[in-house]
Amino acid sequence: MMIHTNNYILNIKELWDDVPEEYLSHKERYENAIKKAFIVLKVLRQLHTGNIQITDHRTPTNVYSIQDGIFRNVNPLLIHIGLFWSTIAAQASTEQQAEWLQPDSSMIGTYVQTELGHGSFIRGIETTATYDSTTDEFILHTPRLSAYKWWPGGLGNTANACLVMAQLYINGTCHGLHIFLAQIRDFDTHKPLPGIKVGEIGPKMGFNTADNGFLGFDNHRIPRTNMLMKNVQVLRDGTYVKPKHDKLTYGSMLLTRVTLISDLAYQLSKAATIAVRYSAVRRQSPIKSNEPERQILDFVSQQHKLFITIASSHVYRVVGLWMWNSHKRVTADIHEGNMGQLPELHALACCLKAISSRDASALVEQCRLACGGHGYMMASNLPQIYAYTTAAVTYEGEYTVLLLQTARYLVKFWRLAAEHKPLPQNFAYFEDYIKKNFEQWRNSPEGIIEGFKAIVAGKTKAAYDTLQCNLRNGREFEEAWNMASVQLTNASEAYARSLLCEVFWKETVQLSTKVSKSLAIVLEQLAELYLMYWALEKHGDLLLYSTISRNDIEALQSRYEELLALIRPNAVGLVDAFDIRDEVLCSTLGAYDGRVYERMMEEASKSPLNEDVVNESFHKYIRPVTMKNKL
Ligand SMILES: CCCCCCCC/C=C\CCC/C=C/C(=O)SCCNC(=O)CCNC(=O)[C@H](O)C(C)(C)COP(=O)(O)OP(=O)(O)OC[C@H]1O[C@@H](n2cnc3c(N)ncnc32)[C@H](O)[C@@H]1OP(=O)(O)O
Ligand SMILES: Cc1cc2nc3c(=O)[nH]c(=O)nc-3n(C[C@H](O)[C@H](O)[C@H](O)COP(=O)(O)OP(=O)(O)OC[C@H]3O[C@@H](n4cnc5c(N)ncnc54)[C@H](O)[C@@H]3O)c2cc1C
Repeated sequence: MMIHTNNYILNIKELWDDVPEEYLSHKERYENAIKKAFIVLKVLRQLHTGNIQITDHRTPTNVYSIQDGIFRNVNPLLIHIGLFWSTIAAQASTEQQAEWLQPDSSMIGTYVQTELGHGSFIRGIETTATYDSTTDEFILHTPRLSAYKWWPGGLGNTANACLVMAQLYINGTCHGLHIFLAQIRDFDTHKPLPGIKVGEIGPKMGFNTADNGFLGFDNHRIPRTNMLMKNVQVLRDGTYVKPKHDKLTYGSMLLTRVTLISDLAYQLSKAATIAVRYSAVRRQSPIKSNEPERQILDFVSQQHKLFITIASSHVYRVVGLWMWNSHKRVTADIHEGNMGQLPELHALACCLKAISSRDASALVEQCRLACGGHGYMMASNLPQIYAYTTAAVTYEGEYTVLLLQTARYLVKFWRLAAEHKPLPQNFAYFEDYIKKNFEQWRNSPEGIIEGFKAIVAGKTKAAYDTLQCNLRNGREFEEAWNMASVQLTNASEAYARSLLCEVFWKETVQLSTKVSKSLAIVLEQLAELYLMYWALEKHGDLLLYSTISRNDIEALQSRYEELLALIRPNAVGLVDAFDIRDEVLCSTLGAYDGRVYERMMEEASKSPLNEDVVNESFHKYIRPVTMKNKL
């Protein structure tokens, strides 16, 4: 059947709420979301099997992104779709994939790694998988409370299977973390299997439609063949066949970190659309006292808050795609047995995931603030976008922890530079910095990119020197590292920013040659604005590490303000170009027709507190007091 998927989904009545979900209880929210999740899953399966086909060229992203409107929060099957299947596809052997990746599979799965006691430091995970060669099984066990799995999305009530990360033991030897497929609930009754203790962890700041859960195993047995065996194997006699690289097991985290960059770009474009459209509708204060009130988008300080959000959304879209392509390339190499590019990909994914999530949540909050009091309404959808976005700073590798991973990579190259050993081309600037080959400052995008590289070099040097000093003072390496960790994370952050600026600028210049002249001008303005914004934010660092002068900074400021004025006439067009439907934006402030106040009043009328003219609490609590006082 040929269908237009967007319209098809939009016309499925059960997917769209009459009562806004904020008014539902914790339990009702889940039940409402899971009903919708299985309708969406059915559509995805029909798409997969070809029973329905796409007539809309943008649909693959739309099926995913339209979910934001359907759930307003998050699809409880997100981890099933996004992590469970993709991990099997990436880490299971061909035979396992043939068995498990059936489109009509009964398995609803999740990715179970984090424990009550350990999230970031996964080597500390305590769940064990002990091989029993007499029965050809692994015994999954939770030795103590801190080893209980905690957090996985969909685990609380929905999943009947999971991929669990556990320490592998064979004949008393620990071989570290491995991934196992475990059934946890009966496929028919959905009751937890014997030896499984599973439940939901309770309300959170966001993600309240995803039933995040806990899980404990009491000597739960699974077949040996349920260990994911593409890269590593345990043979029938208990022989352990090592992987080609001991971090291949962490591949799902790497892939999700890469994917997240694009997802965050999308969240940013939603927030920008709401705040810019609202700012075009909202009038507050005249600029000159004898004039009518102006659109708040005309205030330059408002443009400063919002245009960087538009630009950042483009940055993360471009860089997300760039990383996606790198991931594809490196995965193909790994397939051929070449692990050489994996450390670089990991280092890039870590710092870019960290900075994209931090930027996105800060900018979404900035958009909310830019909408004044109305941005604080749930009906603006900005609080929900914030709650969703800020979670990404923590999950899939916590911010600081990931920056410290990238710092290991930077320090390695600084050590090479300090020892005058050959460096790869992309770190040649470390050598220039050491030799004081400083370029004369140029107030241009290219100049700013060079300036950011000088900051990376300067901050890596400072962190490295502190590390060396701590070592000379007799500290052990790990302790010396911890003492230098503030400087190390600063170096990583600078590295991420320099990559963002360089990739975005180069890709924009290239893209500009392929589009109309008028579009190219706007795209370059946005890219330049992004670079100028961050040069001004980091002008202190530029003064410390590059050859910029006070006059240069003043010139940058003028150019930045000029760019705000140049972008202003296109601001609404730029967010319209994100092409996000009203049903997905779910915002009284950001709808395409600009009927902000009418929509706010319509939404308010849905409040259960407006159902009765006089609420019964008046008779119970208020009247007895107020009437008594009257007497
Ligand atoms: C349709 C798809 C839609 C998807 C859309 C996405 C939206 C998703 C929305 C919501 C989903 C929420 C789901 C959340 C899920 C989770 O949170 S799952 C749990 C995630 N947990 C983590 O990320 C834990 C973070 N910790 C770690 O990753 C590790 O502990 C560590 C910090 C990396 C350290 O590991 P370890 O202690 O084992 O490492 P060390 O011994 O210190 O060695 C470090 C060296 O290993 C190299 N390394 C580390 N990781 C990797 C890797 N992944 N690949 C390659 N190399 C790696 C590292 O570079 C060090 O190398 P060096 O020694 O040479 O320096
Ligand atoms: C919404 C949401 C969904 C999630 N979904 C899943 C899921 O589906 N599956 C799953 O397995 N997990 C999931 N998680 C768990 C998530 O992966 C962890 O919360 C995350 O990895 C951080 O670990 P933690 O909570 O133990 O934080 P901690 O590691 O305890 O961090 C606390 C603080 O300690 C600091 N810290 C920790 N280690 C270091 C260090 N070495 N150096 C410096 N500072 C350090 C951190 O910077 C942070 O400030 C989810 C979490 C959230 C919030």
